[in-house]
Amino acid sequence: MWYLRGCPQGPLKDTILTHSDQPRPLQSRASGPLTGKVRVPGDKSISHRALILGALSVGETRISGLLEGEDVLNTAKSMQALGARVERTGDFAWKVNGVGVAGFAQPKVALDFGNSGTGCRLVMGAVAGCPISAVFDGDASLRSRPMRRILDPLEKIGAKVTSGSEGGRLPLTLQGARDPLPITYKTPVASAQIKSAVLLAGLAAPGITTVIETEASRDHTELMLKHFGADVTSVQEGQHGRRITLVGQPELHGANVVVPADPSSAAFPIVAALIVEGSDVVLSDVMTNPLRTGLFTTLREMGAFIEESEVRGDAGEPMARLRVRASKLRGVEVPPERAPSMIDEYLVLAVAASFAEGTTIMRGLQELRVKESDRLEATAAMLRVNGVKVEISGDDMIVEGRGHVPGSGTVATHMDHRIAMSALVMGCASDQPVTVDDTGFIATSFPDFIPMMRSLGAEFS
Ligand SMILES: O=C(O)C1=C[C@@H](OP(=O)(O)O)[C@@H](O)[C@H](O)C1
Ligand SMILES: C=C(OP(=O)(O)O)C(=O)O
Repeated sequence: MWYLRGCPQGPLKDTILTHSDQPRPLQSRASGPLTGKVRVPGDKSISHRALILGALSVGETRISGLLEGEDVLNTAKSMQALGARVERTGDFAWKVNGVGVAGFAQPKVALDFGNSGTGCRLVMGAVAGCPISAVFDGDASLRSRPMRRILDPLEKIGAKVTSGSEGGRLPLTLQGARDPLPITYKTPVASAQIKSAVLLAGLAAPGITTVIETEASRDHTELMLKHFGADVTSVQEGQHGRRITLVGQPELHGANVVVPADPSSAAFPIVAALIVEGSDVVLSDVMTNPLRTGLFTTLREMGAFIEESEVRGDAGEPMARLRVRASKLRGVEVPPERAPSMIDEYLVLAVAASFAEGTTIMRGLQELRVKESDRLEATAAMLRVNGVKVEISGDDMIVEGRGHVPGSGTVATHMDHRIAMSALVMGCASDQPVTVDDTGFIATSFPDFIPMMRSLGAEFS
């Protein structure tokens, strides 16, 4: 496993990531109230996209507030391997000098995305429109995740998988299209990664590339493409869906990107503040794009005090200051159509549901099975081992909240950062401490999670 050892300034070097195979267990125990003001790291989805679009642009892109987590650093390294110049200019400040649409060079090394589905799948899209071939690889978790969902539309555009493992899994070699075709593609599942891969490949195709989704997924790629100068339109399709069209072969121009704080990371201190008695926590600059805020909607329905102020926006992405106070929560039913707007947050929602009074039913969670781990099973196991009654019925998860959690369990993280952080949040308020077998993967998305939670008063040992 790779973990961060601090990012030096200057051109990106291989030494940024250091190898360690030692699991790092940690125990979390009930503390006094959590209080204070924090800014969680930059949004992971926007950070990946800023690097990729910067690399596909002509001229210079300046990014501030980039998430310096392993997933994003692997994307930065891949952009460098594909010919862009990527440089760290200060804390969370990065500069990219791009090669232009379809301008990627043949990489001399395999592109290793570590634990990151987003980095791998979006870069596959970007490579699919270039006449080069690249080897894509990742860690054991990423090697187990489905890639056919990305390769199918990319093959329609003209890319070829020239070698790969069974079922289109990593490692694989992707040969980009010499003459990429514009396609119309209906995504088989609500997935911003599939949509984004098609749009990034479509940049190189002459004519109009269209993506139709029956349930809207996060729209950061569309918003950022516009910010870099592409002609993208998005209209409603059916009750919950969207039809996105992109005019191919634009000249993208380097742009400035301010990365707001990641709502998926904010979810952890937010739930911790809600369940630890007497807590009062403020989070600044949290991105509040409505396609990402299903958790906040759900927690408010459960009775959570989450107050928004200082609402503002940058490049189409809204953000706000959130004040969260400890709240008495009650069980609710979460409808399946809300899933895309909170797909990474169900794990920590299940923790909140365990501390609520009454039953919480979360419906339509099939996509959780193909994340860093099988998150349906891993979440249920995390709750069970800590004395919470939970049931999986088809694609639904049903949690029996009893207002408190016994704790004392050891949680298996399965190479999944969000399992590790959710379990540590659970231990912040459980009757007995909760142990996590390996916290190392937290560095993929929230490298400072442990010190930041400690700064609010959480007790980890
Ligand atoms: O596009 C993105 O940045 C992401 C999309 C989601 O995945 P899917 O597209 O597979 O739903 C999400 O789970 C992931 O953490 C980030
Ligand atoms: C699913 C996630 O990321 P990715 O798909 O990029 O690995 C996540 O961060 O929860």
